Amino acid sequence: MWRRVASLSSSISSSFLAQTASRLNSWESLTTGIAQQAKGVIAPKEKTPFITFVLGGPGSGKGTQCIKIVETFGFAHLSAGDLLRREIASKSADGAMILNTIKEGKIVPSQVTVKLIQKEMELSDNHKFLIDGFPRTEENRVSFERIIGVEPNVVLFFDCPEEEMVKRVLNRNEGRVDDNLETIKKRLTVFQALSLPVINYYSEKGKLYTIKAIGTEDEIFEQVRPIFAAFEVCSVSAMILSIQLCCFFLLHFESENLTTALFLLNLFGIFVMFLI
Ligand SMILES: Nc1ncnc2c1ncn2[C@@H]1O[C@H](COP(=O)(O)OP(=O)(O)O)[C@@H](O)[C@H]1O
Ligand SMILES: Nc1ccn([C@@H]2O[C@H](COP(=O)(O)OP(=O)(O)O)[C@@H](O)[C@H]2O)c(=O)n1
Ligand SMILES: [Mg+2]
Repeated sequence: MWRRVASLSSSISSSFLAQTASRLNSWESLTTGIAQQAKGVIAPKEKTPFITFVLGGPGSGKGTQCIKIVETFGFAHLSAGDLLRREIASKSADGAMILNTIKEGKIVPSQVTVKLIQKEMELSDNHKFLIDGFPRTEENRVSFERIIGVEPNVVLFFDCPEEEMVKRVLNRNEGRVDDNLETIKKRLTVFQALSLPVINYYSEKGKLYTIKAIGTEDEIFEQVRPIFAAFEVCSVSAMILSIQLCCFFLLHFESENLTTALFLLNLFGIFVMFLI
């Protein structure tokens, strides 16, 4: 169901109303998710998904920051690299091909990765997703939009100097087949050639939040926190405003003209959302 809701909203995204509706959806889906999580209620699939893509070079700290975002804002963390490594471990039909691709620092065919992400999204009770290490190419991006039918609400880019990324990857110590100097050099070339255009694409769309990924993990998270906090504040303010207006209209029209009152309220709500 959320797929239908999302594709409907993306098909009208060029209009003023669609932009406003998309903001409404983003805020609404972010806040209700937080409220429901606090109550321990499972979010129904009908909710519009709130999607964050987490991009950056190898070793820029994507996975590390995702853990902090999950702890603070209650997202489901889907790491494309982890899903691919799980395929290798499960010895699935694509396992050998994925292993060779990762060893070479190349990009696995988009259809394979998107299907794995899609499966995880469908299995999840959450509707707020952090998709880590994806999309890494234009082909990844287009494939996600075609198969999943949604665009991201937020795109984070962890911007880190190459020297620092190399140092971190070589110290990662997770036994990964690609954490060696030879593969990392290839991965950095792939990042420059194929991933930077995706980052530029989202920058032009006004969805990109660039984080300076140097400093301690906590210092970096202090740049990330306000991004999601702002979405929360917007939605909470809008909710309070709506309740206040509702009371005002109900009193003013003494419930006789409830339909008109609610119509006016909705119009005003949309106007306020656009201003915010
Ligand atoms: N701010 C930081 N300073 C130093 N080391 C870090 C920092 N953030 C992450 N690391 C370490 O760098 C390595 C790569 O981080 P990771 O989150 O796996 O990056 P990515 O997912 O972008 O490849 C890990 O060993 C991690 O513990
Ligand atoms: N969208 C993606 C993500 C990862 N991958 C593969 O998986 C490898 C490891 O990805 P990762 O996200 O775990 O790597 P880090 O940036 O976390 O070091 C990449 O170098 C690619 O070979 C891919 O092909 N397509
Ligand atoms: Mg990672």
